[in-house]
Amino acid sequence: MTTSIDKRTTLNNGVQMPWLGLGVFNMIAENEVEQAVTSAISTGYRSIDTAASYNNEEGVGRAIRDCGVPREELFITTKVWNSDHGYNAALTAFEASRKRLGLEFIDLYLIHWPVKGKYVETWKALEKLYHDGSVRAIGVSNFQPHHLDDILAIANVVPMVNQVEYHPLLGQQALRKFCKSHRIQLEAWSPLMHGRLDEPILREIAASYGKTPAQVVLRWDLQNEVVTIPKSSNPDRLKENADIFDFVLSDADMARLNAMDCSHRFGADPDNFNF
Ligand SMILES: NC(=O)C1=CN([C@@H]2O[C@H](COP(=O)(O)OP(=O)(O)OC[C@H]3O[C@@H](n4cnc5c(N)ncnc54)[C@H](OP(=O)(O)O)[C@@H]3O)[C@@H](O)[C@H]2O)C=CC1
Ligand SMILES: O=C(O)C(=O)[C@@H](O)[C@H](O)C(=O)CO
Repeated sequence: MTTSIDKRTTLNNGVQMPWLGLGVFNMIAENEVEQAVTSAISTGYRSIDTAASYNNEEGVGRAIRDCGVPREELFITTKVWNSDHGYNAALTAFEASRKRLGLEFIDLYLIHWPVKGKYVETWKALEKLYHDGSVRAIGVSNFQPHHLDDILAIANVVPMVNQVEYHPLLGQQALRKFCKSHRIQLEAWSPLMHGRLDEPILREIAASYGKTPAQVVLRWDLQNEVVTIPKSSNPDRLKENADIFDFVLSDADMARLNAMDCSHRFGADPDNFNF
């Protein structure tokens, strides 16, 4: 059964991915991830974004096995970490993630960061997983256009998704245009700027719709055709973050939000990271 918040985008291979998902980075307290995923799914979320490096794939797996929603309705993303690049290492890392999650297949498998000199070979491993049917879609994360060019030069499969830092202070105009031209779906990480939502413009726009700043930012993602995966361990905020399908930001408000872009990153720069 689909839920009213389970609106989906169609990826370049025809797979449908929810526009809204739950991010589970930093959910490492005992039972935290199980409780958040259970609460999210009962609220209507169908997409969960984890990663090998989040050290919580087992908890995600337990929650989705116990949630009572058929597996085929759920969309589970995980990622190959930086120390597991390379063809064989990535295949081994995938099997470890699949085992920890306790799943037969993963919906979306991403290269977490473009580790210099390694990501092209790793992409070949993801293509094998895709051709084998172990994953329904493959993609990348934190890739700039020049990293994507390297992949596209050798790819048999064009990445379906690029998950990057994206919020009103980091509008990623050039990358959005690039991804759109290659039919690569952009996905926003840290969409809520880690909860730093106390901006006068956000408060003002939110008040005019009877919504919260978080809801305005997440709605802005959707209207810019960017998949979004806010993190919350709080059941009330999980509901709040999902309540974004019943209003539409005007063109003028979209323009005001777009104009907040000042290329500000809260996270690491994909061209200069060291982990
Ligand atoms: N591919 C990559 O390299 C990266 C991917 N990610 C993915 O993106 C997801 C989201 O990004 P993340 O960095 O976690 O940060 P977010 O931008 O989603 O912000 C999460 C923070 O905002 C708070 N919050 C949630 N909802 C609200 C609300 N309605 N009002 C006020 N505060 C709120 C949360 O607190 P509380 O839990 O208490 O509600 C938490 O402190 C991650 O969980 C992960 O899945 C993140 C970083 C990098
Ligand atoms: O959350 C993620 O997905 C990330 O890649 C980063 O937060 C990264 O793991 C990090 O913070 C390393 O210090």
